[in-house]
Amino acid sequence: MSDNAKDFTQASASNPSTLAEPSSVIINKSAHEFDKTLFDSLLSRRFFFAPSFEIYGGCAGFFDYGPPGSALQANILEVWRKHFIIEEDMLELDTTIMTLSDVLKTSGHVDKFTDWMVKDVVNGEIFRADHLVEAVLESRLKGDKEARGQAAAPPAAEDDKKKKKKKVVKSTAVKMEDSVVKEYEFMLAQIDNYTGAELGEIIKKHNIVNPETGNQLSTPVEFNLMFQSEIGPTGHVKGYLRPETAQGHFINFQRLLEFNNGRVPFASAQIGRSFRNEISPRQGLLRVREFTMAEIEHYVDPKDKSHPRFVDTKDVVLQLLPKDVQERGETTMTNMTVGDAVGQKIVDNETLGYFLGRVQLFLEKIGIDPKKLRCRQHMGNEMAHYASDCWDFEIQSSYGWIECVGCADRSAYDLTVHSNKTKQKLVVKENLTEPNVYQKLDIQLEAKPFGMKFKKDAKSIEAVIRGYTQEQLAQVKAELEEKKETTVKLEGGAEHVVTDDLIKIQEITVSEHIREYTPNVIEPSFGIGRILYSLLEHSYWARESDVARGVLSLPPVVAPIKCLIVPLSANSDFVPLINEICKPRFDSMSAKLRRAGVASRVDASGASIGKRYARNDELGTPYGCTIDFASVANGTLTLRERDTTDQLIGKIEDVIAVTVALCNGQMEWKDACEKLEKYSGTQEVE
Ligand SMILES: Nc1ncnc2c1ncn2[C@@H]1O[C@H](COP(=O)(O)OP(=O)(O)OP(=O)(O)O)[C@@H](O)[C@H]1O
Repeated sequence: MSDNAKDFTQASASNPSTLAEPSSVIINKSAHEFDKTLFDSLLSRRFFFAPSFEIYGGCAGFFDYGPPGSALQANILEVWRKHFIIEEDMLELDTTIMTLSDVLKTSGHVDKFTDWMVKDVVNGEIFRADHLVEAVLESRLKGDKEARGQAAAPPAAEDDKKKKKKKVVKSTAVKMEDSVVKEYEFMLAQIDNYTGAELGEIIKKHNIVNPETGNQLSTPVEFNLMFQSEIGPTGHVKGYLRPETAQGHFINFQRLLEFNNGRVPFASAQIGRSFRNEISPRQGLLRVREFTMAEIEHYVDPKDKSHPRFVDTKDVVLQLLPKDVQERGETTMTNMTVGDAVGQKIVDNETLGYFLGRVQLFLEKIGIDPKKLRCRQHMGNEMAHYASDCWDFEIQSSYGWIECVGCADRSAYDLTVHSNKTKQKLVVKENLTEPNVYQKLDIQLEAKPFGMKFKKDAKSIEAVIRGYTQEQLAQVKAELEEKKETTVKLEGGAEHVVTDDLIKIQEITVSEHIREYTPNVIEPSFGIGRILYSLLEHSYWARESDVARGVLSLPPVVAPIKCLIVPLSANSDFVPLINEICKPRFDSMSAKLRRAGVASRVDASGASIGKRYARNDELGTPYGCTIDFASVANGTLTLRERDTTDQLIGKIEDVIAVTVALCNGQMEWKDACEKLEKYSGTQEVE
């Protein structure tokens, strides 16, 4: 337990009156600076989450969620399901985590899902290349600022997304040339944009070494982030733990399309675990090796990326950081509506814009502070191998700006590669009202002599020829006219000469009544752990009276427990009423709350009432119902609001009704004040 945590426990145990507060206090959530040590201590003490395998010494990059963390995650996911799957009528999936290697080879992950790593050439210590370069450049800039007598920006206010991945490197006050400072700032603004070779050049040019040992570093090499496994006992079938849920959607596309009666646009959605063998996991839940993702794949006609519900999000305001701004080495953000961003072509199309708006609304709904939320466009090299435009929702926390939701236009990449590999059609068929008439080059093979000439290779050669694009066919036609033959290359490298008596390429007129096309895919991809952690930071503050009295102002919709039921004390007068209200009977108050979907918890422990409230403030419980002497005498309950500590009083049934309405978002506290009487006692002091 940290010293701060000890202070907290001792203070509250020895002096409950330190927890007393008059009701109707004016809350000042920024009375204290964010204290990361106290915050971490709260999360650990209340078991929001903890390192996995802790009693075995732990293993970096794995975390277990405790009761409040699990409930918070489940509630975030419930809001996510309602906001996206239910409201937008998406098709939900639950596909396997273990994925056949062929699938991930085809998608490009086996070859390209990599990060660059460098090694200390003496002791073998491994670093993620971009993170290390970033950390060293930042520390040198900080040293330069110190040498110039300019204070470095305080961590939480740092307007620099780069801080997120920083390995802490100590700075030394050394003044640099102005031109070098400019160059460093430029490199930092586009650190995500560098290839491995470019990172290697920066390391050499700027003499970047292992900050701890001063040893030289190797040239960057690629490290694949997937966990490999074998399926079955023979070891012949290879598999990987999926690094994203997306491929499970794509390989089921044809079934999904049929389920949707062959109509596009539509979306599939999936919540599930993903695995990435990160080079250096760090920063708690932000970079882990196993995490929950929630992904949407929205299939759309590439010729028409309008969205029927665009009007619903066009007025949503986003804080944008477009790529051209970053490529100039700047981080200035612009507030703009979705409608304007799409209208000015800053965001590529309506469907992508629509989802940016929906994601913003979702994050605000669960309690993310919109001032600490921005939408950053990917730069050229930074973009995933499949994406044609990509925006990240980044949330600011004490670690800087962290990507929490990626929104990519994956074009037709995935469906095309899976279709090419499996020879299964992953296409939409659209009946045309007017036939589409056009000219195209057509292949005619003389089947019998062709088969006799090429024997066992005939099928493979034909497959290559039939796979040619129109441009390739035009070339083959010209070759046949000029040389009377063409050479066909098979996948393994073997070459075969096909003469013009076996193949003819002719222009024909086609009249199509059905249009076949591969849809494009717009993908919002959510990392639930990163969102959950950022939300906890945004919700945390300490009471003005005592920095150690932490509160999590989680909105009721996601709070792990919505309502605390507490008897004022262990006084025996309360026992019959407690039994009536709290016993697990069908008609008890707690059962009624639970049936109304309000997770409640009874705390009849011997701790003082102030201490029990404080404990639940730390858990983010928004409301408390107290059984006191008035309850015994008049059948009333007092209702406490977590942030203000304001209390209202009313008949038990009325208080239950108000609590349910508050927790289900049908009522706000100001409306509750009109339904119930103001309570003016000082119940928090026993
Ligand atoms: N190692 C991780 N730990 C926790 N969440 C992660 C991790 N990697 C990705 N995510 C989450 O999954 C989402 C979608 O994954 P995506 O592939 O777009 O991330 P990424 O661009 O690889 O992230 P980063 O650049 O931070 O490694 C991210 O927005 C993030 O919220």
